[in-house]
Amino acid sequence: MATESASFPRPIGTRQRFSALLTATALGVYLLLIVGATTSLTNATAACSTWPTCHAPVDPLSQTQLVVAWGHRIAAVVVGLLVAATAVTAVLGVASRRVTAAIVLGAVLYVIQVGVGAATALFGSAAIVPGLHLSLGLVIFGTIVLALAWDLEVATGSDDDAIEPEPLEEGAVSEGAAGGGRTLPEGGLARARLTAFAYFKMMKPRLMWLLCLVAAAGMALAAGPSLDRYTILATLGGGVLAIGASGTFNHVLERDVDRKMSRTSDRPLATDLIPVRNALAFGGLLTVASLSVFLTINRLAAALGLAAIIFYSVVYTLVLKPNTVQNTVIGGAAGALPALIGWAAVTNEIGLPGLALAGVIFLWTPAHFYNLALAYKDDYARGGFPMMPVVRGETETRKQIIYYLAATLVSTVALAWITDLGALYAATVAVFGGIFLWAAVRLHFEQTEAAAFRAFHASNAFLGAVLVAVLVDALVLTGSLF
Ligand code: HEM
Ligand SMILES: CC(C)=CCC/C(C)=C/CC/C(C)=C/COP(=O)(O)OP(=O)(O)O
Repeated sequence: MATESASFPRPIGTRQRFSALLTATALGVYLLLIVGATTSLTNATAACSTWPTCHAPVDPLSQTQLVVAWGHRIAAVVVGLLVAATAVTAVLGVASRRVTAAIVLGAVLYVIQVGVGAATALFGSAAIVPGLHLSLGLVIFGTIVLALAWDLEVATGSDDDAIEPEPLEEGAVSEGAAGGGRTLPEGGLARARLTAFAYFKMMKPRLMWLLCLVAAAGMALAAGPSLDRYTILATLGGGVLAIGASGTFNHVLERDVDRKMSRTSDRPLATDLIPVRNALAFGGLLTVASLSVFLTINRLAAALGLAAIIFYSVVYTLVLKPNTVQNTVIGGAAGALPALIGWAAVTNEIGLPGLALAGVIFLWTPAHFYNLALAYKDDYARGGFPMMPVVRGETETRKQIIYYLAATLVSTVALAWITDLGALYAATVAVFGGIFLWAAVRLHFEQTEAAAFRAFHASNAFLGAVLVAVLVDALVLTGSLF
């Protein structure tokens, strides 16, 4: 894959400074989108109907709306200056041609956006095309993020970092892999403890907290403060059992290839600690238990639970993962299903807010996993998996992380728009989105395993914090501005 790096040399200090300016501009536009959405959701424009300035309304209840509206206008001025500074710097020759073109387009649209904003304030949003201001804001964010991704590619990329995945050979075990059997300790208690821990590990417990938060957020959006304790317990219980079942099937189906990868070579089935038959029985038992629990809530939740188990164990593990570079993107649907399960557990239907939450998880998944795929690139190549950094190279993978991260940020704005989330949610996505973007940009310049893990942890912290904000907003703060 060709980059423009050869034809566009730039001293390293200038590169980093321009990329930093562009990152700040992208973050600023994102922040403005969030503040803008909050302004609209809180009907703050009503308290501030002159332009460019407005004054304190007589009604003291409108004071907070005034603060929000003023916050939006001040942020618009500051971000406008950032966009202008980025455009001027790019035009002066610091950036490549397509990066400059994207930024200039963003700057021109920004000027138009100021006009649309003024019209909205003076004549009310009904007087212009509904949603125009928000849509234009999203397009501006898109142009700046594209410019950022392309600029980082030019500044930090190289052309030849893809490798051939090793062909899958039945029974081949790599050096250092622990396959070939592990002996259990003699003592009865020690043996039982090791076996129990091995079964526990097959359930992939490290993923559970975040997937449970996803389902909990789905329930909270559907029910608000009236969410009852049984629905919470049964949904999370059924969810944990479903994740355990699919994790177990995943261990069974990947046991041969797990032996070839150093990250997975000590898994209970790769080391023959647990016989395949027992693991299958355990997975089957967990599936039945999970569906039985879901059925006590409603049939739709149970059907979605079964779909998640089948999708992750069969469609992702058997079909997508070994065969297509888009395995992570399409496979993200499995992780997004708990959002719909949570929503369906409360409403017995599939609704738009549940779908919007699922959309956030779906878009977040590549930005989450591609960091690990970078860190374990050689391992995945040894396993014969066509993961993004193996097949398309590290430069392309880092660029795609920025694309999916930006799409995730946009989806969090859409979720707020659809579900009426408040200022706490807005502040959380802005802060943790900023940290996530900063980690992804640093990954471009550092290109180390530590930088990849930093971005991976930032992705988990981002989703965790956003989901907690959704929970607090929907369960505790409903109806209040915050
Ligand atoms: C195609 C989709 C996904 C892939 C390929 C993927 C891959 C991975 C891998 C390989 C690990 C390391 C596991 C380990 O070493 O034990 C991991 C960790 C993790 N994943 Fe994902 N993941 C995906 C989707 C998700 C989703 C949807 C969630 C939750 C919403 C999630 C949450 C987590 C968490 C919480 C960890 C553990 C982090 C830690 O140990 O600090 N993942 N993921
Ligand atoms: C409710 C329910 C059943 C949800 C299941 C969805 C689920 C477990 C989604 C997470 C997907 C995931 C963690 C894949 C791990 O990758 P991998 O399997 O490629 O990782 P590995 O290389 O560690 O095996």
